[in-house]
Amino acid sequence: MNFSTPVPAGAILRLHDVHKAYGRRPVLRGVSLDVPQGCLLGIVGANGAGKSTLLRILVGQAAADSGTIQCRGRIGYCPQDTVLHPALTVQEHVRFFQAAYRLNDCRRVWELLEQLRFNESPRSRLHTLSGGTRQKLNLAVALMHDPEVLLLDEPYQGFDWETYLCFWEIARGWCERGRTVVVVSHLAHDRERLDVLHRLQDGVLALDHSAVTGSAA
Ligand SMILES: Nc1ncnc2c1ncn2[C@@H]1O[C@H](COP(=O)(O)OP(=O)(O)OP(=O)(O)O)[C@@H](O)[C@H]1O
Repeated sequence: MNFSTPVPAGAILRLHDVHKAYGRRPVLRGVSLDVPQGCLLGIVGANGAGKSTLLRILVGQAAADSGTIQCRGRIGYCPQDTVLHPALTVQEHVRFFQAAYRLNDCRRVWELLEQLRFNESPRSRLHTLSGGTRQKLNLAVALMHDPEVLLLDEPYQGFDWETYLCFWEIARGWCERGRTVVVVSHLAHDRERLDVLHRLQDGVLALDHSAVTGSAA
């Protein structure tokens, strides 16, 4: 993999001909993509199409078999499965990620939690929180270091409708600040909130031109 070559002007993230197989099962068969800075980009695809695999490769959690990935800026990654510990409190999670990111203060994470309508006490332990509430913390800690590129794998799982709408408002705000957001989604009604939509199918990523009312995945 080559992470070192400069990314072409305008693009903050570039993938070229990325391949990945698990054993003999090919999942990615030559994925190429240029993502411009400030873009809100969606990726849809059937279950098992390889969307999470692609994000895990981008963030370095899985190795591609071949291909090139170039990224200009820090990445924030919100995985599909939460990375939280049930016995720790909300506050303890914030402190843990503050140390991991070496941040001077945690203002951003508390602001983000407020925007996401997080109403629990910082002293609450994670196993006492609802699934949607845990996901709010999962998303907030993934982004508390204000990354330039945000990779979000179904980031609103379990959110109520109002929080879901808040999420998209926040995501649009990030793009207006020059952040680049890649969202893996299954929802047809997400389409109108995106700048561009790609579909991962048969191991290849292609622009999706299907109707707004059509099924996204
Ligand atoms: N660590 C692994 N080892 C072996 N096979 C894997 C591994 N991770 C994923 N796979 C397989 O790779 C394929 C793609 O999985 P992936 O999770 O990337 O799909 P996805 O598009 O994110 O699916 P979903 O929409 O259900 O979340 C699936 O067939 C899955 O079983």
